[in-house]
Amino acid sequence: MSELSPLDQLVAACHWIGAKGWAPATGGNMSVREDARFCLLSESGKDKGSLTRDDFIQVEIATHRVPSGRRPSAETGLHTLIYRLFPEAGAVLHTHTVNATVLSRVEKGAALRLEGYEMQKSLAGQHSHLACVAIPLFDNDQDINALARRIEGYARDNPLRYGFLLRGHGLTCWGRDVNEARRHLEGLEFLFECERQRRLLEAQ
Ligand SMILES: CSCCC(=O)C(=O)COP(=O)(O)O
Ligand SMILES: [Zn+2]
Repeated sequence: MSELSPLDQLVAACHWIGAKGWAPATGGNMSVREDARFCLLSESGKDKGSLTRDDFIQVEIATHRVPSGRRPSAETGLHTLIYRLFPEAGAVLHTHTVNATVLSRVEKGAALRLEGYEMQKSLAGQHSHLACVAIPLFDNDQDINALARRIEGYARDNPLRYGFLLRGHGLTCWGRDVNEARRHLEGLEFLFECERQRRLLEAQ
């Protein structure tokens, strides 16, 4: 059986995300790296759960130039930031889940700290529930280029792995390839659900 191309893997990931209800009402966006210079990004405003190969638009990573003139995601600047910061990143997934949206508002600090969970080991390089995984949390901004500059500034002085949360908005995560990005998304979303339940129960 022939292996799926990275774009076909991304299309399958989008359908999986849609079926999970993690990209409601056209929310979310997804991309895959083509090479050092270009990535393929989902078209803005589409239902991300029913995308096809034709709904992905080539974007130049360094400049955001779109050779086709079509309109990629409004959050293109966050995807290209990840590809610029991390040459090893091969795919970026952005979702709007209830857990990420609510927890990112309830947590007032600069990061959501996850510790004590075996499922932290779903994240590359994590080997123990005893470690603390801090997912940085940034205030949302409708000016995506300003938001990308803020995140870039943070990444200059702080570790940035797996993903980040945008307050009241959602999660952007990535991996070496589509499979790893999917695993990080599923693992983080599981951890967010646990953390939401823990906070609810412990508050009683
Ligand atoms: C109703 S979703 C609001 C925009 C957003 O946050 C998002 O993820 C989708 O934007 P896109 O331009 O990629 O469709
Ligand atoms: Zn979004």
